[in-house]
Amino acid sequence: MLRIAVPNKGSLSTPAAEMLREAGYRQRRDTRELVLADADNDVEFFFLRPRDVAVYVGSGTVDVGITGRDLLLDSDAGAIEHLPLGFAGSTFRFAAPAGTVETVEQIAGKRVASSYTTLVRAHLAERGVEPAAIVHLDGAVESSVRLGVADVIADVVETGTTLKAAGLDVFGEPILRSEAVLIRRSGEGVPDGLDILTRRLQGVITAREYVLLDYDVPMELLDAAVAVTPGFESPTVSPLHNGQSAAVRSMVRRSETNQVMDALYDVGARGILVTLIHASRL
Ligand SMILES: Nc1ncnc2c1ncn2[C@@H]1O[C@H](COP(=O)(O)OP(=O)(O)OP(=O)(O)O)[C@@H](O)[C@H]1O
Ligand SMILES: O=P(O)(O)OC[C@H]1O[C@H](OP(=O)(O)OP(=O)(O)O)[C@H](O)[C@@H]1O
Ligand SMILES: [Mg+2]
Repeated sequence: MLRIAVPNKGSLSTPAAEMLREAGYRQRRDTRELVLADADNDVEFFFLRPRDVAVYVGSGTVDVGITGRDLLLDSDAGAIEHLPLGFAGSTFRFAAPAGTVETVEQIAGKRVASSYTTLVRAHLAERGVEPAAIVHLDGAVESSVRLGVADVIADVVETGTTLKAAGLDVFGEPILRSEAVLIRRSGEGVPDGLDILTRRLQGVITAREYVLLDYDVPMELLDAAVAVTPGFESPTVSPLHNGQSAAVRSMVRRSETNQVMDALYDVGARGILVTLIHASRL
């Protein structure tokens, strides 16, 4: 039975449970449940703090887990990224009051607050920058400058709303780009059952990222239309009964749907229809 660690709280917990449910797994009904066996799918879920997931996976007490790339890198656990999951995207960045600190080099001699101190220490050491102190805080890091325990922060930024409210501006390049990831123990063979979990999650990711596009196009314009929608391997082309046109079906990136439909229309395709994909195995 594959043992899977899943965040029990925080930003990752609801979207992780949704993805697993879409992938056909049972999920808990009560947020206080700590363990859930899904015998039909031969897996067992352990609901753990997101920061602890990498620790359990690294120690081998669970086989795989869902966490954030930033949390994995901050953990120093013996675990590696197996599959990026495409949700909970964020950047991890330095910020300071406008006009005070504008480059990473200027952090030298300053106090940096973060919940990800291992990551920050490694990042600054790589660049040869020596801060006065690295202050570990559990959360609400944005308040630390105003409250006088730090001069600079390093924190998760998604929309930037929290930083703005605290009067802080980002500076320097992002320390990293994070998202939810499936992790497994490093240096070990791949645990039994991970191939099925991976295919199922990949299936959900594809269903979320792509749509199916159907259209009709006169035979003489078929090559031009297919060039717009090359699909993964090659689109399906079926002759229409009138003998003069073809029906084409292809997968298209959801984010590009409207540009592709405009381009197809310009080429001469008509009857362009978009269908959401419910599930997939590629
Ligand atoms: N606003 C956000 N947008 C996207 N991802 C986020 C956001 N806030 C936190 N994360 C991600 O969530 C993970 C952090 O887990 P954590 O449990 O700290 O979430 P949280 O929402 O901060 O929960 P808590 O309420 O316990 O602080 C990291 O991978 C981080 O990148
Ligand atoms: O750029 P934004 O869209 O504003 O999102 C980023 C904020 O979200 C998270 O905070 P959270 O709500 O988890 O609080 P915390 O700092 O106590 O963890 C993160 O730590 C940032 O503070
Ligand atoms: Mg948080």
